Amino acid sequence: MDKQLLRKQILAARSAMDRQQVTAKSERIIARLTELKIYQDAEIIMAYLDFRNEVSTASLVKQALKQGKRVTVPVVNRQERSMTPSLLERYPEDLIEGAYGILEPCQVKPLAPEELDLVVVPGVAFDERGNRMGYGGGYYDRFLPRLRAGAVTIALAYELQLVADLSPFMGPYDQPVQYILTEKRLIKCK
Ligand SMILES: Nc1nc2c(c(=O)[nH]1)N(C=O)[C@@H](CNc1ccc(C(=O)N[C@@H](CCC(=O)O)C(=O)O)cc1)CN2
Ligand SMILES: Nc1ncnc2c1ncn2[C@@H]1O[C@H](COP(=O)(O)OP(=O)(O)OP(=O)(O)O)[C@@H](O)[C@H]1O
Repeated sequence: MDKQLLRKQILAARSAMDRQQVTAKSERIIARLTELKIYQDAEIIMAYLDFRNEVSTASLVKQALKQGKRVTVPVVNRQERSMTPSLLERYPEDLIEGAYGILEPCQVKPLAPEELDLVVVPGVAFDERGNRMGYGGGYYDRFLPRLRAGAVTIALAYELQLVADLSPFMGPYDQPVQYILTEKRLIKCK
């Protein structure tokens, strides 16, 4: 099977979930995330803002803000294919629709990638080694190498997004994640 076909199949399975399933699984995933020491220890996090049936991060962002963590979300530069972590102070008041229809802060308040303690990563497909396939923009592949060495990366995914082995599809730029959290389990990669 080729990469495009695999991406299409996983996206079809994810799209087939209804709102109730998305909400129920997402709530379980976020509840588990907030119990993890890597979350509790993190003072500055970057969370994606979900679109298209991704694991919903709404309750994560709300809780983190309430707990006094600094929350940043990606602001995309389509020309450069780059992302900037931008401080989000009020959810959802401070958000507007940005590139690809994904919500972004209406006013960009950039933080340096080195300041982040925890990065919550989206994706289309993963394997247990932490290999990740996204939408093909290479945004996280360009971004993750800019984190400081002590930063932690955790992907949120439904169990249906896990595949046996993505390594045949991985290239020189592809960045693995350290953890994958699903509605069933926490995977510590490599
Ligand atoms: N919630 C969320 N935010 C994110 C990401 C993500 O995966 N999820 N990204 C993670 O990287 C970046 C956005 N990456 C994206 C890359 C491509 C497409 C997209 O719509 N691609 C077209 C097909 C290709 C094309 O037109 O060039 C498509 O899927 O229809 C969307 C988002 C930054 N923010
Ligand atoms: N650091 C980089 N410098 C230059 N090109 C890069 C870099 N990282 C990735 N790319 C290129 O960008 C494209 C990304 O493709 P790939 O399918 O790996 O993205 P993806 O991981 O699925 O997407 P995303 O990270 O946006 O979710 C590839 O053509 C890759 O060669």
